[in-house]
Amino acid sequence: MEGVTNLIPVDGAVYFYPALFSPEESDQLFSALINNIQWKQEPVFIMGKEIMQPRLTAWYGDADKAYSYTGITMTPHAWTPELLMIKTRIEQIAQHTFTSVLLNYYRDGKDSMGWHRDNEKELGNNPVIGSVSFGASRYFHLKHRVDKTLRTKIRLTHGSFLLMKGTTQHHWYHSIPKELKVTGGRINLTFRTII
Ligand SMILES: O=C(O)CCC(=O)C(=O)O
Ligand SMILES: [Fe+2]
Repeated sequence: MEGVTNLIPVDGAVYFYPALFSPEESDQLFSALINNIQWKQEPVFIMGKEIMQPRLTAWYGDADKAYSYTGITMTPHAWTPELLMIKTRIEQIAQHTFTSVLLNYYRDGKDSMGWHRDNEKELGNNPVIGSVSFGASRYFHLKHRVDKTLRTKIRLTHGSFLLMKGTTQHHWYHSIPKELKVTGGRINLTFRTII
């Protein structure tokens, strides 16, 4: 990512690469992922109440890297050829090896993801998170945990790559808010390394 600007002013590093995949490749990958990924709508427990997540998700990755999430241990599905191709491409840019990917499918602008940090302890202290997007563009918001004046947003476009590293997950929250004007679907893949 030499020569690419850090999108956050302090406490971490976020780099954006707008066209890691060509429009043609991105169209193909979007369709392949819609059809071949084992999408599910999972429940989460919020204040003792079961609610469905406002998007579909799936976990893929190395078989020996299970992931626990809100008390449930999830075994990943095995890598598919498309996922391995995407992983190889981003590993060259990030100069980092990933073990796992969380896929999110936002069916339209009513689907979303709330403020959070990717700070699960199996990701280690300063995780490298590689995020690839296909389909409808959506805003990715970042806000500093302490300094409320520090906020930014970036439009994650078809075929783009966002890389978060360093101390970002200690100090910055991120989210995908609803955008009711968006009618198309979007797929995001966040590649991670489970230690
Ligand atoms: O959809 C996105 O761009 C963000 C996904 C995300 O933050 C996550 O999976 O942890
Ligand atoms: Fe995240």
